[in-house]
Amino acid sequence: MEVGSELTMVRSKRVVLNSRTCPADIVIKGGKIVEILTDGRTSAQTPREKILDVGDLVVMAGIVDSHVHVNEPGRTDWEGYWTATKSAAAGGITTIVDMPLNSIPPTTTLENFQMKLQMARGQCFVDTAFWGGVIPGNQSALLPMIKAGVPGFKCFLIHSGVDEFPHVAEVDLEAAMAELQGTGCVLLFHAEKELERVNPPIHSEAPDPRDYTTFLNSRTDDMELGAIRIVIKLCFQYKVHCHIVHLSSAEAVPIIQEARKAGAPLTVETTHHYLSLAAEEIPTGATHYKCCPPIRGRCNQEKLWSALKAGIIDMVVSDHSPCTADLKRLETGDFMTAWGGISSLQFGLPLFWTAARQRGFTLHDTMNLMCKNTAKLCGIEDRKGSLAPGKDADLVVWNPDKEFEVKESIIYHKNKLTPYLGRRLYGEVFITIVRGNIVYLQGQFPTLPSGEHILVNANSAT
Ligand SMILES: NC(=O)NC(NC(N)=O)C(=O)[O-]
Ligand SMILES: [Zn+2]
Ligand SMILES: [Zn+2]
Repeated sequence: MEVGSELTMVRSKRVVLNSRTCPADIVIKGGKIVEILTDGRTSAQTPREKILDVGDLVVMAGIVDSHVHVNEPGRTDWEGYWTATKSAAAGGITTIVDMPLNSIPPTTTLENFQMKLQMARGQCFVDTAFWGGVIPGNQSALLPMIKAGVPGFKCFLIHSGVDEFPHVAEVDLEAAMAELQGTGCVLLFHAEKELERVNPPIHSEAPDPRDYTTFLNSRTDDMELGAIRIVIKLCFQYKVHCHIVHLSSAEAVPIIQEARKAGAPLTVETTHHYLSLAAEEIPTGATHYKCCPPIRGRCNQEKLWSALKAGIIDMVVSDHSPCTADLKRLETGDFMTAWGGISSLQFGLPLFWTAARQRGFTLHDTMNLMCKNTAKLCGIEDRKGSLAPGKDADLVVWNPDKEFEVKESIIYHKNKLTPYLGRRLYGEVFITIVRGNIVYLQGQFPTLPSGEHILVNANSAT
């Protein structure tokens, strides 16, 4: 079977289905799954030359990473579609959803969105969808962007890190949420807010900016809690689906749980960084670990895992937020002025699995947390996120028991500076298939990017 042509069947002894993991033949036609044959049933009419038999490698729905900052146009040297989607393909990620910021211009108007689409077309190795952005005063741009195909919007309750994407106050959110009512769209929140410090800590001398705790103490749990209380209030008030991105503080879990029990249309994600890294292990000056909200302590991390296990946290994403190496200020190690954002898109699946497998999570849980629930968040669950007839033939073929080392030579995203360099992870990805085509095969990229990977709304790809 020559690589790069559309497959007609993928066979494995370990296919992760909705209810079990078992031997199965996944029959593919026109980029869609047409049937999944289990219990020894076989399909006679499948042309033999395009059958991919992967033995006992695991076949799972392709990962849907709904939190990826591709900074093109405008900051393509931070990350662009070519390198971001190439690293996604190498990581078993078959769909990314691009955040509306750090590109210039940000995705805050219809024309800016259309410019983004133009830049992305022909550069994407995997399917790519796009979030719009809510900033002060752009409420009239929201419905036109929904019509043009964004599944929802992102906003910040604190400075976003880039001036061209200002954060919102409650009055701006009231205007935006009034526009979103009844659209079925989701509003994503970077939920941290500046708090009036009643008695600011008086330091005999300024704390050392190279010391990670200096940064950690500047982004406290109550900054997340304060922001999340606002999200919950507005969520009940407007009955718009609200989604808390990259939850770091486990102190917020009880109020999130209580709001959901009371019927708030509220979902929440955490990221691989908060599940795999802990404040205690971050060396002085190691600013490549800086992200906002910050990576907190081990005890907090264990509480996030418990919330994940309990289904209070719905999904796990990368929040891939790279920049050029100089902005990480490694030469000074100053956490307070370094860029906040971690580069890690390609390694989400092994990062999660390496820690999850020790905590009793199954392959099935992994599919729910990294594929199914993220697909649902961005309104593409009818096409992606699990294996079933009628869905896109988006598959990742991987070995959960194979350990490998994160080496610079295998990193495809622009900024190779990641806290995970040198780390040994379980869960090597071997093959990634998007709509029946092999886009990654053990270090090779057999099919070049194409325009049809642009997903501008749930039921079409241009
Ligand atoms: N402008 C950003 O990329 N910000 C991101 N930065 C992080 N997470 O440190 C984010 O998701 O807030
Ligand atoms: Zn954020
Ligand atoms: Zn982000």
